[in-house]
Amino acid sequence: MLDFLRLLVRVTIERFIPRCFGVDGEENGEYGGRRLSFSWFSDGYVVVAVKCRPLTEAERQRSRHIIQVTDDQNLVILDPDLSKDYLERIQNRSKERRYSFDHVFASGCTNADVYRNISSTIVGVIQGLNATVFAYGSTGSGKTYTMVGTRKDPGLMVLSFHTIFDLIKNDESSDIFEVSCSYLEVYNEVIYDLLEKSSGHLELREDPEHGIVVAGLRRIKVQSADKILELLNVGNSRRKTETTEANATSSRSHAVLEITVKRKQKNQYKSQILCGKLALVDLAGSERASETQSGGQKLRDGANINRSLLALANCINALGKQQKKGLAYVPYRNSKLTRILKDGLSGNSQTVMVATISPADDQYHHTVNTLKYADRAKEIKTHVHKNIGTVDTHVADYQRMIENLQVEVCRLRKELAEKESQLTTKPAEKAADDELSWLNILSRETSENVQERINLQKALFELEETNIRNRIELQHLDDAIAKQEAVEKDGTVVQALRSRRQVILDNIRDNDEAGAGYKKDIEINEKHRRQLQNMIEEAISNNANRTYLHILSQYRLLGMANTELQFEMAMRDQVIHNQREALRNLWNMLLGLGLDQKQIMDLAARQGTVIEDCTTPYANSVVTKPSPLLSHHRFSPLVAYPGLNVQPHISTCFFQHHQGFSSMAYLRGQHDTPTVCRQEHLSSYYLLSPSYSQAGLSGMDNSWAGGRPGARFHTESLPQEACSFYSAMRAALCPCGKEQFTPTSCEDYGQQLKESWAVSANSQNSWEDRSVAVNNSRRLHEEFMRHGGTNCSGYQYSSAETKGTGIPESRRLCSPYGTAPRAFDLSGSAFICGVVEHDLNSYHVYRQLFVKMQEFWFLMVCDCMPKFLITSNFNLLKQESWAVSANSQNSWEDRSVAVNNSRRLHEEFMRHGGTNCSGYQYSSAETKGTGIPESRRLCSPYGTAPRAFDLSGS
Ligand SMILES: Nc1ncnc2c1ncn2[C@@H]1O[C@H](COP(=O)(O)OP(=O)(O)OP(=O)(O)O)[C@@H](O)[C@H]1O
Repeated sequence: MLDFLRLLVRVTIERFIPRCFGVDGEENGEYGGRRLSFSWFSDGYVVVAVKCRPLTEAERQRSRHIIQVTDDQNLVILDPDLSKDYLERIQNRSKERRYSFDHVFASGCTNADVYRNISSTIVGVIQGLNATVFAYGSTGSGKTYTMVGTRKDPGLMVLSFHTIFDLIKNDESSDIFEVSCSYLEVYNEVIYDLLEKSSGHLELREDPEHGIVVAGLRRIKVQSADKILELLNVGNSRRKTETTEANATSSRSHAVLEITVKRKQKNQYKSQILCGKLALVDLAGSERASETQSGGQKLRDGANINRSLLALANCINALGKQQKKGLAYVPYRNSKLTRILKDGLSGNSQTVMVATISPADDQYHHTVNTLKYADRAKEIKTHVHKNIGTVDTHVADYQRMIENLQVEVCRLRKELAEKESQLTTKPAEKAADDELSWLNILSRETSENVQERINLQKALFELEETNIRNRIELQHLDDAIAKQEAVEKDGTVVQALRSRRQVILDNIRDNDEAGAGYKKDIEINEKHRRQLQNMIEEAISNNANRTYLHILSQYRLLGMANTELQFEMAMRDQVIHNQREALRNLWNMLLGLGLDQKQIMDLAARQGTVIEDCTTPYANSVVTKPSPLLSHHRFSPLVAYPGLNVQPHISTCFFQHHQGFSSMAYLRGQHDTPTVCRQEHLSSYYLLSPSYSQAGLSGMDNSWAGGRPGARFHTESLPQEACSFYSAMRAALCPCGKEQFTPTSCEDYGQQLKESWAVSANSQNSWEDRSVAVNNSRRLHEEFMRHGGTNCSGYQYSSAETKGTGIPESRRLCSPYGTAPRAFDLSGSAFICGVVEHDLNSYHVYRQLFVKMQEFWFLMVCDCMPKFLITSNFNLLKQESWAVSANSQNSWEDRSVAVNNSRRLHEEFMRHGGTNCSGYQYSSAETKGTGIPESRRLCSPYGTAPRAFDLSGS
């Protein structure tokens, strides 16, 4: 029995002392080395309050109020679309959402109402506790109003420091208080001191004593609330604000007012200092560039604001996930804001998040976004400690250690006495009971230990996987940079690629660091497990009921082992799933290269390699879902883009790939909450894939030049096919339907596409209808080819004669090429049209994703990159259609006789909506007055009044 008690003392000391004194416990990592100690612990959740502002005067004219606060903890956001009928509503197609929070405040509530409910958090500051209050919401939702307020309705900042000074004034102890305050802003990822007239850039430092500090930040001692108010006003006048479409005085920076309260108190050993900190944060609003209608500097601000907010959102996500699923990497380092807020988000702080929302129906998406994050923030746990410093903290620590040990020794002595008395009364039974309960303690400990290790391994696994993908992207980026450097003049894309590369490098470094930390934790965990196992064995060997206890302990240990095995199985499943994905992508790649399944199998057989049937991975990919235990939505790094050059059944794979990518992003946004920023690079990886570049496209060019045009690049069916795939995919991806995005730019592209197609069609007509050779036809042909347009596939002269070329009549273009006129296959431009159409569809998907991802402020990735993609291919189209135009023009301009069906030509031309008619001139000389530059003049013989067409439309 005494052995048992000795063990108990040992376990208690090992477990208890580190927790109290930061010797080797979980607090050590966070606060190790700091001369602060904690004698008061409390684990709590972030308190989330939602505040709805009233409709503004302007909104009242145009918007509907769609927020219903049902009680002080619940609200409903109504579907902004009034046109939905009853059936749609009951079929759950309504966008109405319900949410619950710690506190909900309707439009009629004042800042004082909000403050009344959260003031308990502030009270702790004078007792040495940290507190953070931050307002989070979209632009114009009322963050500044809530934090700063007005004279009539003072905000939370003002109310808080009044409380602090009132509490100090009414304190009855003999303690001495010292209050100081600092006020900073983070603008464009740079920190400025708002209490300095012309503050330079300030840097963040990891201080071993105080954690993250802003070096050089001014901290002013204050004696009254009025003084802080004065400083607040001065600081606010220096804060960067702008007039945007969304808000007349929009804050462009994140502002952090920090009030520190030091309380010197005396106790029997030493002079003790409690140090409480209150951080009051007014964030800048998240916004869409399109909404603020801002450009230049404002746009850059927006991007940086969004970057910080994205980082904040990612931290909230990761922290929420940490609560639900165990450990997860929290990317605090991704922005200055999150590093500053680190303690407030998950560390030593009682935290209140005030989510501000607008009630206007046109703000529905922003409101749902804000509420979604607020909802996630409810899951975040904080660990609050009293911050106690002393004049000589080392001595104080030891004193406190002795005090606590004395208390502990007393308690154990008491327990020992109790146990001894129990032993004397019922020796045999009691011993067995005690041993049993001791074993229970140990097995519970072991179980916790196993769970901890599973979490650590899981986190490590996630990090390693992410870094594999990061490294692959890095490689792709390096390739892309090298390629782009060779062709780009102004270097903007290279610059963008380089900064992306830096982000990836940072991510890799962060992940490696975090991974090393996890590995260390795993070692510690393993050591602890061995200790526990020894204790169990010792306990068993010391007991008379040895066999029974042995079996019992074995049974429990086997239970643990089982859990571990299950986890390992899940890991393996995951790896197998990933490999199958990779295999499937390899198949796609091979098939995309033009080899068919049989050829590949034969090739493999000749090499003596057995490879899995390409149909198997598809089938398996359905079966081998990622394990629910590791419910990540994984994405294999091996991606092929067979593009348009695929057999119909292969395109399934192709689109599956897109779906894989998209659904991942979508699912992540909707259901799962992994660390989003860790994987955001996938989209740029997609865009930068070499097989999707211009070179990739010319590769495809070759394949259709090789005798099978039409079959693969049917002008209309291909885009339609692509469209139908995509629309099906879109439908699957976005339950909210089409109305969620406004693809103005897509429509523009669509219009241009049609236009250039019109030119092609007309060129073709004109050439086809011609019956005389034109002198400069050689130049025409050379020009045509130089523009990389199309292939020549025959030497036929008239439409009838080109029949044998295999080019469908609708796409045949006969040019009078010296004595041997050729038929040009215009499907080249059709092909490019197809590519653009296809890219338009990609763009639609990206827009969809953009809407989804904007919930995560993926502005940079989703707004810029798809445009880059479209633009590059669109340039190709422009070039091609321009080539056609240039040629058309030459041929027409050089003509000297009217062609019979010129009326049809013009009508066709106009029917295709192509271009404007701007004159009634016949020859090139006569069109001079039309204002159309000669290089773009096209004179068509239109009856007796020929016209000049401006081809610049295309
Ligand atoms: N509770 C409220 N009562 C009355 N008016 C309010 C309230 N909340 C906000 N407003 C008004 O709404 C407008 C926008 O508020 P505010 O500037 O606080 O938004 P914000 O979220 O800080 O915006 P940004 O992110 O652009 O800085 C202001 O005109 C403000 O006066």
